[in-house]
Amino acid sequence: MATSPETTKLERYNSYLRRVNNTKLLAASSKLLFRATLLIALVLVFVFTINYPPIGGDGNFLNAPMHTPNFLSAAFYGSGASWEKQVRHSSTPRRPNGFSVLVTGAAGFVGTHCSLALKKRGDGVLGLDNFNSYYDPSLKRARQKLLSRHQIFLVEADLNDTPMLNKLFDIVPFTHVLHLAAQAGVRYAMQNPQSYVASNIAGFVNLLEVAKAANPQPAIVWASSSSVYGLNKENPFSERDRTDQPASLYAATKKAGEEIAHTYNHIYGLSLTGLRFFTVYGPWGRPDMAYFFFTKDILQGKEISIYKTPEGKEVARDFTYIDDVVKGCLGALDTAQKSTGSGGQKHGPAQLRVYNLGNTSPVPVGRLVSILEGLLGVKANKRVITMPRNGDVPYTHANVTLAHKDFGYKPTTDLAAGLRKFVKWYVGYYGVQPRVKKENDVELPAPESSHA
Ligand SMILES: O=C(O)[C@H]1O[C@H](OP(=O)(O)OP(=O)(O)OC[C@H]2O[C@@H](n3ccc(=O)[nH]c3=O)[C@H](O)[C@@H]2O)[C@H](O)[C@@H](O)[C@H]1O
Repeated sequence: MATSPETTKLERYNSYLRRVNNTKLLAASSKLLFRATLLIALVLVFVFTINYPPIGGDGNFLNAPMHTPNFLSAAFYGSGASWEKQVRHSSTPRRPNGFSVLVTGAAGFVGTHCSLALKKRGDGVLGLDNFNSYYDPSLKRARQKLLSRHQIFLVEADLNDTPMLNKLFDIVPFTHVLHLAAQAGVRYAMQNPQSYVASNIAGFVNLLEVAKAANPQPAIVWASSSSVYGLNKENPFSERDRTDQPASLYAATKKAGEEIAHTYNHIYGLSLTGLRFFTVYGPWGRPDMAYFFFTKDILQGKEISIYKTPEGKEVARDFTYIDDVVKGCLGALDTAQKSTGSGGQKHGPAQLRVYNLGNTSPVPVGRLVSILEGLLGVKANKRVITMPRNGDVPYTHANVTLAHKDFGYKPTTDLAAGLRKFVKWYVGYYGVQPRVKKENDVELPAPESSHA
C-alpha cells in the first residue's frame, strides 16, 4: 500500500506519543516502586529499632540491650535443611541412654567447658548463645571454634527469641537444658540494670515457657549464684540460710530466678535444679572478673585496686575452679529427675533443688594477687581501697554438704593450682611472655585440661 507523506508524519507522531506514554508509565511505576521500597525500609527500621536499639540511653555501647532482633531470628538463621541437619547431628547422643542437652550460654566460660565435657562422654549437645558485647566477643568466637572442633554446633540467638526456641524444641526432643546464659557481673548491674532484667528474668521466663510447653518437657539445670546470700551473716553459707537480702541487682535477679523456678515447678511439673556458683575461675574465663583483669593489668604495669571492707578487713572469696564446677553441673544433670508434665500440663509433683557449688575455702583478694605476682614474675602496682558501694559483699564461703550427699560433689583444686592453669592458658592465648623465675617455683605446668 502506498503511503503519503501525511500518513508517514501521522505514524511518526503516533509512535512519538506512544514513546512519551511509555516513558511516563515507566516513571510512574518507578516512583511507585521507590515509594514502596521506602515504606518497607521504614517499617524494617522501625521494627529493628524496637527490637535492637543501637546504643544504651547514656550513649554507651556496652549499655545497649544485647540480643539478636526477634524478627530476624528463625526466618533468617534457623532455616534450611543443612541448618536442621547440624542441629540434629549436634544434639544426638553417641552413648546408650545418653542425654540430648540444650546448653544456653554455650560460648560463655562455664558453658563452653560443660559442653565439651558432655560431648566427651557421649551426650548430644546443642549450644545457644547471643554473642553479646558485655565482654570481648572475639573470646566467645574463639570458644565457638573450640566447640566446633568437637562437633558442637552453636545456634546464634537470644533467650528472648521465642520462634527460635520453639523451632529448636520442635526439631529436637531435648532430655535436658543446661541453662547458663545470663547477664553476669555484680558491679556492672549499676551501669546497665535493664540487661539483667532482660536476660536473667525475661529470658529465663521465656525459656521456661517454651520448655513447659514442650513434649517431652526437659529437666532443667541452671546457674544461680552465691550472690543470693547477700548480707547473710552465717558462715559458711548453707542452702538453708536466708537469701532475701541481695546486695546487688544481679543477686536480686538470680534470687528472682529461684522463685520463678519454684513457680514453673509447681504449676507445670518442670524438674528444676539451681546451682549457686561461687566465683568460678579458670582457662577461657571471663575478662570482667578480677583474677582475669588483674592478670592483664599486672602484665601491663597498670595499677590494680584491692578492696577492703569499711571496717578495714580483707575482702575474701570462695574462688572455685572451673573443672570442679563442671563436675558439679554434670552431677546435677545426672541426678535430675524427669519433668512430670507435658505440653503445658502437670501430671504430678516434680523435683525442685538448689545447691551450692563452691570451693569451701575462702581466700583474701590480696592473696589472689600475690599468687598471680608469683606466677607472672611481675610485681603488681597495688592500691588498697575501701570497697565502693557497688553491690559487692565482703566474703563468700560455701557449705557443699548437700551437693556432696546428692551427687558426690567434691572440689579438688586450690586457688594456687587453679590460677597456675589459668595463667598457662592466658599467656598462650594472648601470646604473652611471663617473666617467670625458676627459683621461685613458679614454672608453669604442662597443659592438663582437655579443653584448652
Ligand atoms: O559468685 C558469684 O555468684 C559471682 O562471682 C563473681 O563475682 P565476684 O565474686 O564479685 O567476682 P569478681 O568480680 O571477680 O571479684 C572477685 C573479688 O575481687 C574483688 N575486687 C574486684 C574488683 C576490683 O577492682 N578489686 C577487687 O578487690 C571483689 O570485691 C571480690 O571480692 C562473678 O563475677 C559473678 O558473675 C557471680 O557469678
